[in-house]
Amino acid sequence: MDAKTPPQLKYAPRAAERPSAAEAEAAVRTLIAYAGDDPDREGLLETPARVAKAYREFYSGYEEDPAAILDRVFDEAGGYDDFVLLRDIPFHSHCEHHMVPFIGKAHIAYLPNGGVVGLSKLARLVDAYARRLQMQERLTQQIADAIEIGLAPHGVAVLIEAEHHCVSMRGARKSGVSTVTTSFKGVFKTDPAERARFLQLVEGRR
Ligand SMILES: Nc1nc2c(ncn2[C@@H]2O[C@H](COP(=O)(O)OP(=O)(O)OP(=O)(O)O)[C@@H](O)[C@H]2O)c(=O)[nH]1
Ligand SMILES: [Zn+2]
Repeated sequence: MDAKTPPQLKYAPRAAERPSAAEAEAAVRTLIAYAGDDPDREGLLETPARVAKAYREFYSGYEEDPAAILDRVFDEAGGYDDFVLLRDIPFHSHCEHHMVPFIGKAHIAYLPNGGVVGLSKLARLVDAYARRLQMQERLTQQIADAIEIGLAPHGVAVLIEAEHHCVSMRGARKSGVSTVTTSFKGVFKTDPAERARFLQLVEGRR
């Protein structure tokens, strides 16, 4: 990656080359045995192939180009001059430390600078970054950066709340802990009233 590479792509490394499905399945067999079960028993015979296939779905974000998701901007928004907020965008990700799910919701607002983007594209953007090995902080930052670069809006606000299964199922074993991360850019960073209005709209309905 050189200095000209857009920041959102710097945040999106891909493996130079992937192992084959057969190699991935062999690795899953090893993990089944490591868990203490017999990969040759009938109920588990097809599991390595299923897991390898599921991996392509869990980690499909590596196939996505966030810049391409936001490249269609609608210029005709009828003079709309307030922020656009998508609340409660559900996502499933995997923590890069344990490869265990963290599951939650993203709330995204941006103040358009002329053009607006199709609403579904913001939800797709969340998945493009969530369906990778992630940290919640980085996921939050990447979404905000991609919107800032892709739409050049007057401001961006991203709030993510999630439960990390590596904290609930193992390790500390604390269920129901919600981790909240935020990224504010432009007016949401400089204007406390705009930030407060965003937070009120996100929080006020719980
Ligand atoms: N900051 C941050 N930490 C995370 C995230 N997902 C998982 N973690 C934490 O990453 C840390 C990894 O800590 P280590 O001490 O290297 O690993 P560990 O021995 O498995 O840690 P424990 O989970 O405390 O048992 C743990 O504290 C996890 O809770 C995330 O998205 N952001
Ligand atoms: Zn973890």
